[in-house]
Amino acid sequence: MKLRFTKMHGAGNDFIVIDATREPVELPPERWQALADRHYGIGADQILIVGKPNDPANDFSYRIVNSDGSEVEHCGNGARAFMHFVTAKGLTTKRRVSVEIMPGLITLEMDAAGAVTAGMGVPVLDAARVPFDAAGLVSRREGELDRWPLDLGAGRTAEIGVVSMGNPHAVLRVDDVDTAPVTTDGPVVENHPRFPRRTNVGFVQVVDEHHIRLRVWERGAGETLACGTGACGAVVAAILAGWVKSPVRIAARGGELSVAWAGPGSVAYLGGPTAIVFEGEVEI
Ligand SMILES: N[C@H](CCC[C@H](N)C(=O)O)C(=O)O
Repeated sequence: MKLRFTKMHGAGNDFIVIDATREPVELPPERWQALADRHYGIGADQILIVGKPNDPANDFSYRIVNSDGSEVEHCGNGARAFMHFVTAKGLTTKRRVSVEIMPGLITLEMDAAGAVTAGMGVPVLDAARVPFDAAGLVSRREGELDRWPLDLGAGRTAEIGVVSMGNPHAVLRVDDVDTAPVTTDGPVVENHPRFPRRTNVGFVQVVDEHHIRLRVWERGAGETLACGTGACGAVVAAILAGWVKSPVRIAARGGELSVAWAGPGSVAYLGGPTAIVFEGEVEI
């Protein structure tokens, strides 16, 4: 059976996008993993599945599969690419759509110039709901941010903030993202037993009060060139800690994102570029 797909990216975070609005597309994790493989498959960080909403009051549903085949709750760059996709494919003529994701509902808005802003939901700050197991730990409070000591083994400890955007994020502050231990400490934190659902790991360098540099080791995908929910998690933690003020520009390796957040209880808004790279079809 042939499966049509569209290859896209948002600031270098790349996706296989599938239109499942006419008929559902169900594959086992290992098949998704094979499609995302950069040598034996199409290659992507995530696969985005565009579907009909469960509640007719909403416009679409949205499923996300990481390149390791794990289905996850949210993908911010993917949400922005989603809006570009449904508009370009004529699946909607609306400029603002509501989209069902695993944890709830997000809103996507495209302006007259085609730029997409994603209303990413209200960040969850309660460690237990990230989920992060803080049993036996004493946090150091910085501003309104709890910074937790995380044992990395070999006598090393990292200090992390934890935020959920529907998906879990650990946030570490570093002096220089270019020399940060992303590929060594990233997988250790991703798979740490105190994160029962694993976690994404953001390494933040503060440039000034409206500008950070960010590298993200993503759960189920490794380091990506940009991470939308990671940008939200990093900015939320940095605002709570008093390091930055909203809005914040995020310099990722693959491009520039923006996040605006008015503080606890409010929705975080993510902006940034999206592109369609090519169309194709693949035997599944
Ligand atoms: N790796 C993430 C999903 C993709 C997030 C990222 N690509 C984004 O733009 O938010 C997770 O397992 O939660």
